Amino acid sequence: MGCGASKAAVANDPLLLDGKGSDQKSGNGPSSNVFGLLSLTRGLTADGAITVGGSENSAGGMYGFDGKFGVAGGENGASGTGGAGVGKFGVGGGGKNGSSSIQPINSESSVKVVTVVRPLMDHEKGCEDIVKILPPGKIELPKKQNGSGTEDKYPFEFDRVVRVTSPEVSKELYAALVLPVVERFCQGFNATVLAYGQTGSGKTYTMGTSCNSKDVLAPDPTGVVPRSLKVLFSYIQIASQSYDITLKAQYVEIYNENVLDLLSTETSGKNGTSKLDIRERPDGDVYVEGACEINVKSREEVARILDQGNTKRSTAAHKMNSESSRSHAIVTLTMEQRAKISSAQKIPADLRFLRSKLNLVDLAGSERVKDTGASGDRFSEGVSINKGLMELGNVINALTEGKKRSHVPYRNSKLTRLLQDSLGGNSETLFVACVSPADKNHEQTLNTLRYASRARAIRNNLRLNNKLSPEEELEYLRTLVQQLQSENDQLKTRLAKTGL
Ligand SMILES: Nc1ncnc2c1ncn2[C@@H]1O[C@H](COP(=O)(O)OP(=O)(O)OP(=O)(O)O)[C@@H](O)[C@H]1O
Repeated sequence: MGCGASKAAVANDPLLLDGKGSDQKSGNGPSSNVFGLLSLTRGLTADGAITVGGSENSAGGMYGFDGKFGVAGGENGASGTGGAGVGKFGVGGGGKNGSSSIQPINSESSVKVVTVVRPLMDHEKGCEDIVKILPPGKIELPKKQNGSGTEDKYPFEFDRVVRVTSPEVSKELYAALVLPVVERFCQGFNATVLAYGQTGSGKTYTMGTSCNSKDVLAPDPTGVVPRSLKVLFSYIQIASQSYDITLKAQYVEIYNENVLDLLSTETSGKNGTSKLDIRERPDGDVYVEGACEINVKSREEVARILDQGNTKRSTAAHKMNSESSRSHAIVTLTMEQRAKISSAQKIPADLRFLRSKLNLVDLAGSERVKDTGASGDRFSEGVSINKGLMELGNVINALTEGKKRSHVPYRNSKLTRLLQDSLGGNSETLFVACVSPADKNHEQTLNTLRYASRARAIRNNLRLNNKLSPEEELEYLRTLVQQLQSENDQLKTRLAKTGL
């Protein structure tokens, strides 16, 4: 199969940051502390507002490259993800008094959920905005006039609820919730951001999946994918001082229960894509067999790949969205970080090799097929979309019913199989529930909030992916020994010259 690989260009993204938040106290400035770099991209003020660009106390990070290590803590460090109103903090810990012990994390992590409420759109003119947001993280929907429930409202609580009324708000949302997920990815953990919601509720807008190169490369991009890429390449630029890093991108869609490669240059199949199978590696990692994985070295390269994939993605107009995604789209970035021989001695053995995967998922919208006015192909697409989402719901139910059900039906659909790690597996996962505020969408909004509420009860088992295969380990150690021998020889020669 041909892949649309393009020539590598050297990463040259300006850093996002102004350096204001560097850890001056410990002497670990941004250039010496890669995770500190990530921490600098945000700081929360006491009232919960977010300032992008760093905060006084946000430095730290998992470890620095000057040989001093600090993990999960520090003066104001926190290893958790961003909540509102907790004051300024850094992520990844470390900082002023970093400890000397490294504890790779194998921990339980709950799925985080943010609800994004978009504005009323033109086609909702005359509708009432029925969504009530109560900070922090609470949202209420009224009971429908003719509803049969006994409550007069339906209350929900999430990690955060945001009305995305401007690009500024979406940037804040990104800084508070998406950035911690990207940080996890950089630290060697699997991570997922997944957008769910009714058709036309703003999933593609929030994810930025359909953005073109220009949007991705904008100095201040909006959307989860473009912003993640910006931070990621800033991280890579710094971390490359100590690690050899390879980043690969893959872009697939699940359309009518078929997995299609949006980066394939094949010309057969639907839109020039052939059907692929999902397989599982012995370590439990689920992957798409034969999908193009393209080495990328800059945001420009990823932008080109997204452009290429988006021209193939299945979209179509229907009554509720003029450009509706008819498939689930999954952008997957896989990163391998190997400590450079020159830095290996300064980096704990557990962190010399890191392999991680970031899934950015824009699901097709749940829909009541009659509301979309669909017929023919559009109708069967709608049926298939709803079936995939129903299976996703079944997986979520099974995972949150605890011990009552031991079988989780991941294999009932391609979507759930591919998201096996993200839900109940080895991944830091952010579930983005997108909703419309319009009264006419009451039932769908309620369904989305119920779905999201159940997803929030899922517990994932996060573990650092730092294991080399025995062959890789041997190869690495061989190179290390060679390097040390050569350094030793050089020192001996120098000593001999000085006559000591
Ligand atoms: N926060 C927002 N601010 C302004 N416009 C928005 C916002 N969110 C969504 N929109 C607009 O609403 C429309 C529908 O959004 P979008 O295509 O992202 O929905 P979707 O959930 O991906 O739909 P589908 O499931 O049908 O693909 C688009 O025109 C989009 O530009």
